[in-house]
Amino acid sequence: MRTIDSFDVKGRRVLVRADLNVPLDGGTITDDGRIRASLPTIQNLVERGARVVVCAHLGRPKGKPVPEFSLRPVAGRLSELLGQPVAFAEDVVGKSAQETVEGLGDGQVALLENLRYEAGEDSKDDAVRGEFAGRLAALAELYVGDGFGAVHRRHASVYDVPKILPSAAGGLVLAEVEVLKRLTDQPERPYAVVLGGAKVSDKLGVIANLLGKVDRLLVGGGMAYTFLAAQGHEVGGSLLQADQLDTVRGFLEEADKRGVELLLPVDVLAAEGFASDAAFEAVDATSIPADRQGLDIGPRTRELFAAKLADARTVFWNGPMGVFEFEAFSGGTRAVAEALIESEAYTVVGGGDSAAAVRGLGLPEDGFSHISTGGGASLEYLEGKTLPGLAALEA
Ligand SMILES: Nc1ncnc2c1ncn2[C@@H]1O[C@H](COP(=O)(O)OP(=O)(O)O)[C@@H](O)[C@H]1O
Ligand SMILES: O=C(OP(=O)(O)O)[C@H](O)COP(=O)(O)O
Repeated sequence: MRTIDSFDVKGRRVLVRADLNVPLDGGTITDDGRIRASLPTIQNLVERGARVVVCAHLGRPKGKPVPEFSLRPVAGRLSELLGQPVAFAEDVVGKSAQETVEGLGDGQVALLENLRYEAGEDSKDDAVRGEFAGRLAALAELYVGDGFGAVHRRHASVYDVPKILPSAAGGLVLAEVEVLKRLTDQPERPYAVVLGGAKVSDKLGVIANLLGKVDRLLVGGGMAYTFLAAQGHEVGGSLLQADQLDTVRGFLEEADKRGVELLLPVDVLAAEGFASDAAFEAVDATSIPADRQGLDIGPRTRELFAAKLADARTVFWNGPMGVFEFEAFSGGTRAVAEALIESEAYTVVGGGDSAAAVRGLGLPEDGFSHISTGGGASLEYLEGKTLPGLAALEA
């Protein structure tokens, strides 16, 4: 992949696709890890006199402006971290964006509003996406792909714009790929992958291919309940992908055939509601009351998972084991994190919320071999898939 050093950027408008999808509580950024990870590329371009136009998504506003998903708070934090103003455009490719970009001097930085306010960004229709990509590309002369967490998305800003403008990979993307290569090129075994989180439909898709690569697959978090339901158990109001039960049964059979240890929770914290102060109790995973929902793995599962990670030589973990944002349901995530910190394996944790959880729980970041900014992106890379945002930079 071409690097940004191969561009003469002085005085030129450079569009940087970053992943600034940070967790927010109201308008407050609760973890700025992805903003910090994006700094080196932006700083490099600033120092070399580029006019830097940063674009990114936040959440999933589905093609229209939704105020709670505005990138404005991110512009403020980016400005603090860079130590210079960041001009914020109120729209993505409209009048405000055009004026903001035109107003940039050499070494100055702008951030466009949330790309996903525009339906063209993630449209499945190539023509619709292409039209939007053309308008985005028109704001700049060069493109830098540095949003590693979004490189698995065939979106306009990730996949189509680099076909229009001269393009390069940013330092974050290059560094992330370097680490993940170590996991795909002959990982030391036993190789374990831990999956959790809430993006169940997205991440169930990676399991079929991972079963051919790993020795152990530990499933917790919101992912686990579709498996438990597939085995015929009641999961109450827990997160469930009801249309995937047959697929998941197929995974269970496939794991068995291949000799992959697929581990599910044996107990869960079953809560009366989705709230930080909801009453809860630890119950067997096979007997979740119909009026309860599983918000964390239980104590016996924590021990089981820790034991299965203790002698692994390579571990990739994506997705919290529970709703770690609520203290009462953060214990499972903490237990897995601590097991990885104690282990001597090559350990990679990936994903916006997983990385935020590690930091938010006060755990040492240097206890892991690598903390990746991408969850879904890393998983799809580990599957061996061609990622649209990387392929576009290679072309
Ligand atoms: N049992 C559960 N029920 C509902 N949500 C859950 C559960 N376990 C984890 N989560 C949620 O999953 C979210 C993170 O999922 P995801 O976005 O897939 O992870 P990442 O950003 O690390 O890739 C967190 O907000 C967490 O609260
Ligand atoms: O948060 C992200 O992915 P992750 O939760 O898998 O780490 C990325 O910003 C991609 O977001 P998306 O899953 O809404 O496309």
